[in-house]
Amino acid sequence: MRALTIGRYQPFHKGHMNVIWEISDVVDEIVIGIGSAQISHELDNPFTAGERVAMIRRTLELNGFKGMSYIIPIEDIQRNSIWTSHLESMTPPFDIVYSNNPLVVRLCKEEGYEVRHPPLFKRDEYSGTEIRRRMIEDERWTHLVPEGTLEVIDEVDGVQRLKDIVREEDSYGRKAEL
Ligand SMILES: Nc1ncnc2c1ncn2[C@@H]1O[C@H](COP(=O)(O)OP(=O)(O)OP(=O)(O)O)[C@@H](O)[C@H]1O
Ligand SMILES: NC(=O)c1ccc[n+]([C@@H]2O[C@H](COP(=O)(O)O)[C@@H](O)[C@H]2O)c1
Repeated sequence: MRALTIGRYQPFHKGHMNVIWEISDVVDEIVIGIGSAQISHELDNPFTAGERVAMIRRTLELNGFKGMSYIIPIEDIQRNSIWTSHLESMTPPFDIVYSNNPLVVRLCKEEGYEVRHPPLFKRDEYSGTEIRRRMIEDERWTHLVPEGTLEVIDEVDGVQRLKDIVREEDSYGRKAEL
């Protein structure tokens, strides 16, 4: 059986990692969709699709992931009604979907997929929004992401990028909402 899970992974954190390990215990193969692949260099979406692929690939390798995985960037499209077909056109066929995103759940169910809800781990800390906030505010965050993610963020100077985005937004008079 092959499962699909999708997230923006901005960045990939330990909550995401736990989910992938749990899913791989019950399915043969896992497709990891990287959502909003076209977006980067924004406050809520600082990392490119390629950087997010690298975070996940490296994390799986460094942690000795034994399962079969496909990491596939998925761009957004303007029409929700055909998004599932768009997703299918980019991925190997999958049997079930793991997501807690209400729109993903609805659209996949409407196409007849079984949707399972992965458990949330330490959601107060394992959260992309919280990790980005801590990066910007110079609070501790490195313990919230796996080593592979940390390496990629360091390589691309991700924290500085995020701080620059905040500063640039401020200088244009827009409010940087965290
Ligand atoms: N702490 C967590 N434990 C388990 N799964 C999580 C956790 N946080 C997010 N997820 C799962 O990841 C998917 C969403 O990915 P996403 O990259 O949006 O994570 P996020 O932490 O919610 O990020 P953001 O705060 O940027 O929206 C959802 O299906 C959600 O169930
Ligand atoms: N019409 C669309 O393009 C469409 C519909 C549903 C979900 N998505 C994407 O799926 C991803 C879901 O991940 P999150 O749970 O991290 O939001 C997001 O990137 C979201 O943009 C896109």
